[in-house]
Amino acid sequence: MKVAGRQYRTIWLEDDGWSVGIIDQTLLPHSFEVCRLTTVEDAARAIATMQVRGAPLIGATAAYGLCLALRADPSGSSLERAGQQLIATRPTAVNLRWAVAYMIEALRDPKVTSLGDGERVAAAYDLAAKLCDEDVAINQAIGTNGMRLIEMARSAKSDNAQPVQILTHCNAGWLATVDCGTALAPIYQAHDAGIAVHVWVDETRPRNQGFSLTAWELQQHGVPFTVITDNAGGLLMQRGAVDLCITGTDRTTAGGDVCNKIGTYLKALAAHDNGIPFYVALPSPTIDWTLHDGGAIPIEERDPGEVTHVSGRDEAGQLRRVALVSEGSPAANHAFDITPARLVTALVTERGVCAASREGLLGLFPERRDDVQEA
Ligand SMILES: CSC[C@@H](O)[C@@H](O)C(=O)COP(=O)(O)O
Repeated sequence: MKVAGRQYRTIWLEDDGWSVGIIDQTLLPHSFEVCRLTTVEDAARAIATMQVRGAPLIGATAAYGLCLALRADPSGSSLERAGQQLIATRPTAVNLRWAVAYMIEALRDPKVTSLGDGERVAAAYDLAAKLCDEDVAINQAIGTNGMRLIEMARSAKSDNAQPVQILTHCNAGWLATVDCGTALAPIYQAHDAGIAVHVWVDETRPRNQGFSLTAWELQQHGVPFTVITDNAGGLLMQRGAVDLCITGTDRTTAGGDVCNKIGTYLKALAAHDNGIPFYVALPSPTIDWTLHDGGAIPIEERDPGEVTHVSGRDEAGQLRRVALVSEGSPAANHAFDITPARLVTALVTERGVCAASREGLLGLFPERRDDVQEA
C-alpha cells in the first residue's frame, strides 16, 4: 500500500533488526502515526486495543509478539506463556490461534531447539517474516481470483461502461492484512486493470472500520467510493445500485459458515432477497477445519462504551469522544455475527473460488480432508 507516495506494510521489522513497527489504526483516518512494539505485552496490547486489527494482521502481530517474548527470555516456557497471552487477546479470528500454533510448532522442531539462544530467536524472526510474506502472496492471489467475479459482474451489466457497484462491510483491506487486503484486493486489482468500480462503504458501527479505515484506504488508492450508514445497504440493493457484495471473514468453518464483523449477516440476507451475489474473501488460515457449524464460533463481546460513545474530529479539528445515549443506558457490544453458508454465493481463496460448503472447500484444499469432521 502507498500512503502519501510512500510504500508501507501494516507491520515491519524496524532498522534495529528486532523491534516491530505498526500503524496505529485507532488514530485513522485523522492522523497517520506509526509506533514501535518492543515487548510481547506491547504486541498483546496492540491487538486488544485494536491498534492492529483484522484477522490476518492480528496473526502476524502475534507471530512478532512471540519473537519479542523469546528475545527477552528464550526458554520454552516463555514461548508457551507468550502464546497463551497473545491468544487470549481476541477470541474470534482463528488466524491468531493459527499463527501462534504455526510459530510454536516450528520453534519446537528439534533442529531449532538444538540451536543456541541467539540463533533460536533469529529463527523465530525469520519465521514471522515468512508468515508476513506469505500473507501478502495469498492476498495477491485472492485479488486475482476475485477480480474475475468483478469482470463477470461487468459483463452482466446492460451498460458495461457504468462502474461495477460493490458493497463491502467493515475493513478487509490493506489495513486488515500485512498488505493488499482480502475483500478489497480484487477491487484494487480491478481498478488498476482499468475496470470502472464504485464501492459502497458501510460505516460498520460501533467502531466504524468502514468509515475510518476502508474509506481512507480507497481514497489513498484513488478508488471511487461513497460512505453509507449501516442500514442503507438494503435500500441500495432494492434499487439495483449494488452489483455484488464482498466482505472478509474472521473465521470460516469447514462447512462454509462465515463469521465476520457484526452486520455482515444482515447484508447477506438483503443480498439473498434481492438476488445479488454475496462473496466472502479469505486466506486459508482463516478456515477453521475443526468446526462445521458457525454457531460454535466464540463471538467476542467488547466494551459497551464502544456502543454508547463515538469518537471523531470536531469542526475545530480536535479529536473528541462523545456520548450517544442517556447516562446509565445498558448496552451490549457483540463484535461479530455468523452468516450461514446458504447465504454465501461463493468463497474466494488463494487457490480459487468455491462453493461455501464442505465439498467446495475440500475441492480446493483436498489435503485437509482428514482434519474435517462430518457435519
Ligand atoms: C481480512 S480481514 C477480515 C476480517 O478480519 C474483517 O472483515 C473484520 O471483521 C475485522 O474486524 P476487527 O474487529 O476490525 O478486527
